[in-house]
Amino acid sequence: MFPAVILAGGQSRRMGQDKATVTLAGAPLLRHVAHRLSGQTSRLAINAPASPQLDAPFHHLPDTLEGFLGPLAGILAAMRFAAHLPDQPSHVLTTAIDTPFIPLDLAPRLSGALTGDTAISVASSLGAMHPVCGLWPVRLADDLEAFLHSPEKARVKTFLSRHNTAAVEFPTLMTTAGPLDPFFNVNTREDLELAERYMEILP
Ligand SMILES: Nc1nc2c(ncn2[C@@H]2O[C@H](COP(=O)(O)OP(=O)(O)OP(=O)(O)O)[C@@H](O)[C@H]2O)c(=O)[nH]1
Repeated sequence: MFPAVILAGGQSRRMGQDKATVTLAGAPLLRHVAHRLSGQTSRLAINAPASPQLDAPFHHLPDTLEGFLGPLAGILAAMRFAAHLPDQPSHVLTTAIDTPFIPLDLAPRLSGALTGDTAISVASSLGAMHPVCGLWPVRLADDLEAFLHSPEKARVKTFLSRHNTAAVEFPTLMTTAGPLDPFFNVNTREDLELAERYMEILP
């Protein structure tokens, strides 16, 4: 199993409130993501500017570069974190704090795609790639840091295009009211209301 880092380092402009403090069905968003990752990772950390105030503490990783440089800055912090772990994992899993329905087989299916020359494995659903949800080789940390200092720095897809990347398609979740995208994103208050309803129809 690989270590995992939940990315919560953005500005949450559309939500108007730090997503690390948003509650869904009575629990912090972070707890939903952590719950769905449990059993899939060797250890779990959260990437955010400040350590979230939660009842049980999470290992907290701030960005290693200054400023809001986008999700790749969090992915770099995740790679640097993994590089210092005693078991020296080859890859680190990242996922976003705002996807509370991520697949329960995310890590094994992403890792199954790491064959041959494939360096990075990212999730996809309904034909759309979710580039912040992926398995990243720890050895690419220096390359990613150099990329973050280049003019193209913010675009995850540009970084992916420079490396052999597999996109792993995940099926929709079956709910009592029909299919649900497992990568449904909670970006706005309206999304949060929808997510509350989805929580009720998940089997
Ligand atoms: N470390 C870090 N993570 C980021 C940054 N920007 C976005 N992310 C993370 O990337 C994922 C996708 O973020 P978005 O939804 O695009 O951005 P956001 O800042 O959360 O929200 P908006 O401000 O509404 O766009 C989330 O898990 C964010 O926490 C950043 O500058 N640094």
